Amino acid sequence: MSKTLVAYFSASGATERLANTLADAAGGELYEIKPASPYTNADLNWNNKQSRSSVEMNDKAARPAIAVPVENMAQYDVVLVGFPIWWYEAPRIVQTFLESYDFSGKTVIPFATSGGSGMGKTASILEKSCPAAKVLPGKKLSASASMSEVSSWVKSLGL
Ligand SMILES: Cc1cc2nc3c(=O)[nH]c(=O)nc-3n(C[C@H](O)[C@H](O)[C@H](O)COP(=O)(O)O)c2cc1C
Repeated sequence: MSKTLVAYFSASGATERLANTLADAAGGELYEIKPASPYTNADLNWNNKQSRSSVEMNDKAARPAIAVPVENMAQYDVVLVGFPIWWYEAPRIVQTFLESYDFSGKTVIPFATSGGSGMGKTASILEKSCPAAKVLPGKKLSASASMSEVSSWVKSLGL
C-alpha cells in the first residue's frame, strides 16, 4: 500500500476545498503549504504590477518561505500537490515546497483550481524543482468538484 500526502497552497480557500475532497478520495493525509508571510488581498492583486504576487511571478527565482515543514516526508510514496493557477502556472511557493525535500522514488501529481486556465506548462516547470520524482501531468479541477468526480480521477491515476 502506498502512502499519500495531499499538500496544498490556497490563498483564498478554493484549492483548500478541493484538497479536502481529494484527501478523502485518495485516503491521503493533508498538509497545508502555509506561507511564512500570508498573502493579503493587496498581495493578490494581479492588476498591479508591483503587488507581491506579480513581483514573485515575474521572478523565476523567487522562493517565498514556508511557515511549517512536513513531518517526516520520507514516509510518503505519492505526493499530490495542489495550488491556484497564477499567471498560467503554479505560485512560486510550490517550487519552494518541492525544493525542500528529497523526492527520490516518489510520484508527484499536481492539481489546481483556476479562473479558467488549464494546467498549461505547470507540470514541466515543477518537474525542474523535484528532478528525482516521477511527475505526472496532473489536472485542473473545480473547487467544488464532487467526490465521485475526484474519486474517478484518483482511480485513473492507478496509484
Ligand atoms: C495573482 C493571481 C493570478 C491568477 N492567475 C490566473 C490565471 O492565469 N488563470 C486563471 O484561470 N486564474 C488565475 N487566477 C485565479 C485563481 O487561479 C483562482 O481564483 C483559484 O481558484 C484561487 O484558488 P485559492 O482560493 O485556493 O487561492 C489568479 C489569481 C491570482 C490571485
